[in-house]
Amino acid sequence: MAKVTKKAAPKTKKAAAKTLKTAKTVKTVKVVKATNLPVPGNIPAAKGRISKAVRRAETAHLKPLELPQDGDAAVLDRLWDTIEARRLSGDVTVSHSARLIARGTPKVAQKLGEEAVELVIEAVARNREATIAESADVLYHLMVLLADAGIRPAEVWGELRRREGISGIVEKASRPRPKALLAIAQTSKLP
Ligand SMILES: N=c1c2ncn([C@@H]3O[C@H](COP(=O)(O)OP(=O)(O)OP(=O)(O)O)[C@@H](O)[C@H]3O)c2ncn1[C@@H]1O[C@H](COP(=O)(O)O)[C@@H](O)[C@H]1O
Repeated sequence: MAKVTKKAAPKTKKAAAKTLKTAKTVKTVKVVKATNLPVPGNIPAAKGRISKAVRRAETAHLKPLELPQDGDAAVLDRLWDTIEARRLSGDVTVSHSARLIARGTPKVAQKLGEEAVELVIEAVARNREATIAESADVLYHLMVLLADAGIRPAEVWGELRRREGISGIVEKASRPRPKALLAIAQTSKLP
């Protein structure tokens, strides 16, 4: 990796040209470094230069649409509180949440499934804005499902906190593997 050091201003034309050449090299190194995002240890980093098209796509992909004011997930807690209040009011004339819950748990679950499929479609199509909008739909319908199930978001956050720091691969490997069942199903994979 090239080392960048600060130098005094060049005194001659030749020295200035040399400095310019060095600056160009430094610029190239910086660009490569900026795109060389950290990857987990077991995944080899991409070799060689990353093309402009890839860099442009990556920049567009990482650019936030609009960051929320409070910048955290407290909005989900507030959303659940509102939905729960609507559920308790049962006023299906003014509340979409109350109307949806009144249609029963299978309908509530079905709506979440539909929104999830729409999210998947947009994500696969790499439609960034639509992926954000569909994510919001999924989260809203997840909160409706939780309210309908009598589950507070804090219980889900607690489960996420419990899992913090536990690698998914390690957790999966630690699960009991009923060998006979796997042999009958002719698979080595558990759902
Ligand atoms: N975030 C949302 C939200 N996202 C989506 N939706 C509504 O979800 C509905 C989805 O429309 P669809 O046609 O997919 O579903 P549908 O009307 O049930 O149609 P079918 O199942 O009959 O096909 C639309 O009416 C959307 O407006 C939402 N409705 C409410 N909220 C939030 O929930 C709060 C409470 O809303 P109400 O319960 O309506 O007071 C609001 O203040 C918002 O913060």
